Order: sequence, then structure tokens, then C-alpha cells
Amino acid sequence: MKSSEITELQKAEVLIEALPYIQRFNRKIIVVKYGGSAMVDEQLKHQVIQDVVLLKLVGFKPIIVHGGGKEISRWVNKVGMEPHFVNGLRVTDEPTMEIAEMVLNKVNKSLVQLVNELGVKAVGISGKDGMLLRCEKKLSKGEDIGFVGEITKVDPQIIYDLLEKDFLPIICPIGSDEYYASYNINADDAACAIARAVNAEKLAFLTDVEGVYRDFEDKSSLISEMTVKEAQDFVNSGSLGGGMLPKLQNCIDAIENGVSRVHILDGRIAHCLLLEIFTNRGIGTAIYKDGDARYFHEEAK
Ligand SMILES: NC(=[NH2+])NCCC[C@H](N)C(=O)O
Repeated sequence: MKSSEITELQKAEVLIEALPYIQRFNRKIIVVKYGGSAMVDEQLKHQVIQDVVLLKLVGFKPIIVHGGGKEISRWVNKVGMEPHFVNGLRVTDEPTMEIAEMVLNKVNKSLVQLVNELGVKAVGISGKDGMLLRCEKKLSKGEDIGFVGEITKVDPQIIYDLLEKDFLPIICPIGSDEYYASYNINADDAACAIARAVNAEKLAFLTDVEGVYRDFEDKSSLISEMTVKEAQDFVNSGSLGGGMLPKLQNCIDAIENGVSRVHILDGRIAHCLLLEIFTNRGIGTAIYKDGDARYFHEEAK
């Protein structure tokens, strides 16, 4: 429908549809894992930031956890470093880690600036600040791939302090080990661990797919919602394709550890966060605690 075809009443109805969600998620923590195409395309980037600012201004407590993989590769190439690979994974040696940390902090501050420009005060930190993310070296099939960390402990105090003072925390996934060395952490894992540690109401992943498909080959088989049990059965069935397995496992892990709802969204769709959170049907895949599924649809009818 073209916007000119939307009547005034329909516009009002859109806002009314959002009412129960504004009410339900008021003062609740929503962790947004920001990554993929939505980080590269300038317009999408702006729209994501607008959505998060809106979430903040209607009374939610959003937290952004972001990656920066593409930007790190760009800088590694720019300085002419030769990448090394083990098991198909790029090795994060010391010089690469140095660049990764510089780039992630740079990306972090550019997001802070975008949020600030829209009138909400953001504070950008890495997992090293306040000792938020502690980690140890992660091996790939027993092999050393450098400074890639696996989270061992999350201390969310810094997040609570920022939220209490009404700041919007923006976090890049760098952690430190027992010797205080820096490690690069997978941003999905960081978002999941942070959401668990703060008992977030929601965790939303911005990805480059529409959501979870029942049949990976069939793009019309998008699953709109499932319970954590259904998600677990799906993982166990072994029929999950396209790199979705670790993501879905993270979702299950989050829900089993205190997060109420996890959403897998298509970050390539403009304003995907608003369309998911403030409508009954959403646009991606929502995973609920057992017993919670469809409850909200029923109530919102
Ligand atoms: N993909 C879906 N079926 N989403 C439903 C979303 C429901 C509601 N807006 C929420 O954020 O919890």
C-alpha cells in the first residue's frame, strides 16, 4: 500500500496496536544485537538508530551490542596485513587484535554519535569497561586461532549504573582474560550473555535473513513464532540450514536463562525493530518461553 492510501484512521490504528506493547515493555531491558547489512548501509543504519531511540523515549531500556566484522576486514586489508586461516577461520594474531580493537571502538563511538544526534544520551563501552566481559581463549577444533575469546563471566554492574542514569549503553564485544589481555568475542555470543546477565525482557538479533525457515530451501516457510521447546526440537531434528544453528542455539540458551522473548529479524528491512515490537504479528521469528507463545496475539486482538 502506498502511504497516500493510508487513511488517518489507519494511522491512528497503527499507534493503538502499539499500546499493549508500550505498556508491557515499559522499563524493561531490550538487548539489540546490531550487525550485518544494517550496519553497512547508511540509510538502514540511520533507521535502526531511530528505532532504538524511539524504544528509549517510550520508556524501554534498550542496550545495543554491535559487531564490526566487515569494517575490521577492511582495515586489516588497508594496512596490508596478510590474513592467516585455520579451519577456515581468520586467525586473530596480536596485530590483528590491535586493529580489531581500534576499529570496534571507532564503530562504537560513531554509533554513540548517531544516538546523541537524535537527542538521547548514549555511552559507548567495550566489554573491558567495568570488567563487563571476562573471557578465555577459544579454540577451534583444538587449534589456536589467536585472540578469540569465549565468555566466562559477565559483570553487568556497569550496565545497571548507566541505565539508572538514563544513558543508552552501546557495547562492543571485546573482553579481557585473567591477564587482562584483549580478546575479540563473537557479537551474537556477547549479546546473548549480556541479555542473560541482566535478565532482559527481549533480545533481538538483526540479521541478513528474514528469520527462521521451516524448510531452508523454501523462502515462503518463514516461522513467525515458536516456543523454546519447538525451537529445541527443530535444532535436534538436524534440518536447520544456513548458519542458523548457532544463532538458534543462542536464542534457546537466552530463554532458558531468563530472557522472555528472542526475535530474529531481517535487518535489511527498514524499521524492522518497530515492525516487530509494536505490532501483533511482527515481521521476523519470535521465540517465546513455553506457555507464553501466542498469548500476546490472543490478548491483543
Ligand atoms: N514474529 C512475530 N510473530 N512477532 C510477534 C511480536 C509480538 C510483539 N510485538 C512482541 O514484541 O513481543
